[in-house]
Amino acid sequence: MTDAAAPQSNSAALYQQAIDTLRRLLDEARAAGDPEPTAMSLATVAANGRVSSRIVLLKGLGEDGLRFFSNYESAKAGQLATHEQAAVGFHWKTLRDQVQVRIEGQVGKLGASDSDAYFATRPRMSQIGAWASLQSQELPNRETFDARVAEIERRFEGIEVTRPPHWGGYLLRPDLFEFWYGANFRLHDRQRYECRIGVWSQRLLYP
Ligand SMILES: Cc1cc2nc3c(=O)[nH]c(=O)nc-3n(C[C@H](O)[C@H](O)[C@H](O)COP(=O)(O)O)c2cc1C
Repeated sequence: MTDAAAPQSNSAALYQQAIDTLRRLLDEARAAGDPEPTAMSLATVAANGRVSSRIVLLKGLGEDGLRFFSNYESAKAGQLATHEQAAVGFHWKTLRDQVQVRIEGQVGKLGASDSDAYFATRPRMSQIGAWASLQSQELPNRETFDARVAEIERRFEGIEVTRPPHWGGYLLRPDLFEFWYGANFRLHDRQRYECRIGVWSQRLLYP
């Protein structure tokens, strides 16, 4: 049921194992019929220490970490600009006996070319929405938003929708992974991978 352990001494191999495990679980969750396998809760911290969490979609998993996209003027963006530490959580209800993955790390903005490349793959109406939404700001009424959408549609009529400067990607560079595999009678299996002073280690935790 659990994934095989790597030699404790090999820090790079442990990190690779954690990334590979996440990638495999995402594939498995998709195959197990999860309607939104890449949905993850993202927790961020405000300047006053208040914590917020919301769902975002994982849009890329590379050797360097997890990529997601958002509005750079949103509440989460302000929090990430103040505290780059963040935590994400996945929960796949239809996978095995349920699986949870927790990841923590530092978040930074992706480069403009990475954001441009992803933006170009989005459906046109999502591109329009990225321009029209002042994400996290107060909206007086729905008509105001509809009018902004219509105005943006007119502005880009017949031409490609370019990426708004206030919209782009983030990269979460993990320093902690925890894989939680559900088991009968709450005798779950928890595997933690953690990077301390640049060295990855792996241990089990009581459930
Ligand atoms: C399934 C799902 C997927 C979402 N994906 C994203 C996403 O990829 N990026 C994003 O900015 N918001 C996404 N949202 C909306 C966020 O949950 C949130 O409402 C929005 O980003 C504003 O958050 P903030 O005010 O804390 O910045 C998603 C919501 C749901 C329910």
